[in-house]
Amino acid sequence: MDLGSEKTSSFMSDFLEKCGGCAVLDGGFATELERHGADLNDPLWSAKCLVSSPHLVRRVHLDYLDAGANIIITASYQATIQGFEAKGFSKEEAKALLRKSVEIAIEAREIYYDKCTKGSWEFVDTGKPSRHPVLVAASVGSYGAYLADGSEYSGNYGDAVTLETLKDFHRERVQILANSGADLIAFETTPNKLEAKAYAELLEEEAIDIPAWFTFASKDGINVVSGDSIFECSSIANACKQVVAVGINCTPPRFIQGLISSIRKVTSKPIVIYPNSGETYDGQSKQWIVSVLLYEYTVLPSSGRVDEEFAEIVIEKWREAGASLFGGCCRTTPNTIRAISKALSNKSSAVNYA
Ligand SMILES: C[S+](C)CC[C@H](N)C(=O)O
Ligand SMILES: N[C@@H](CCS)C(=O)O
Ligand SMILES: [Zn+2]
Repeated sequence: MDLGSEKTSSFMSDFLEKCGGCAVLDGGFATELERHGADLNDPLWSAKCLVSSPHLVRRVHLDYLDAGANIIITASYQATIQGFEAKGFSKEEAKALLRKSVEIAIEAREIYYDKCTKGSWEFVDTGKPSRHPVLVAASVGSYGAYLADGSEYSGNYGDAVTLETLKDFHRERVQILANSGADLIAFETTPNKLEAKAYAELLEEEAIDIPAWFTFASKDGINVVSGDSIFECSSIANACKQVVAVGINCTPPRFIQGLISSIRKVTSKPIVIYPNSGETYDGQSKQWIVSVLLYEYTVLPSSGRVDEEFAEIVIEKWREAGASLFGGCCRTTPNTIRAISKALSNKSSAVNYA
């Protein structure tokens, strides 16, 4: 497929139109595998399940599709050739595992479509704007994710890690995922502008012909986690012709509104938002910690804040601020996604019948 710049620029707007204006992403993937009993205390984190429990990977994709997701993100966040080789896999096996992450997501989409066709799903015959279309986004986690110590939340790689180091690190993985059948590449939890630049240059140098989005993580609502400016990071994404959406993921919900406003200042591309639950990750113990002070801002079921209430409040604000793709990251669940999907449906029927 030759992805001319015109086609790239309309890819996401065409998709959003098919979805009725806004799209629903899935929620936390690795943390959902954990909720189902997977032990991710491993340098491969969620990618371990591509080897040990592919059926669970498919099950979590299906749960998010059932919850209303229009975009599912593959289990390749921490799947790298280097990481698999370190575990004793051959290079060919490592590449096959990367492809497998996309194959499982595509398989889940087929099962879901099949179920929709056979079942009595309301949206099949209503003639209303359908939320039916589903894209498979191939996840690319940062170099910091591969380090497996939570470095994607610091973005401090040290002076020895240069632009070339990062491009070389990601090059083959990106090529494989781009040719795997995925609809787009999700460069996620990007911690600094060096890595954003590496992604942009790689997409260009390798003439990657599927679209991509860049999402950044922040821990103060002002800058990305490394301290680099969100304006500079979003500008790098904005200038890259393959990038069809720019946004934020794995960041506490309380920071999202301000970050959307900042991103909107430097791009007119669609803004994609998928916050985590508001808890903080401890990379050493691989545990999530909730600060008592921030308790009321989380979406944890134990906070007493139901997902529906959260979704109704935030989706309205985040839409007003300019975002159009919404989902969840670590420790959000299919219930969060169901609530987001419902909140968006309520909004679009309110507009349709106004
Ligand atoms: C987004 S973080 C929770 C991913 C896990 C991290 N790279 C680790 O391996 O500990
Ligand atoms: N897509 C990844 C992002 C981790 S920050 C996941 O949900 O596990
Ligand atoms: Zn996350």
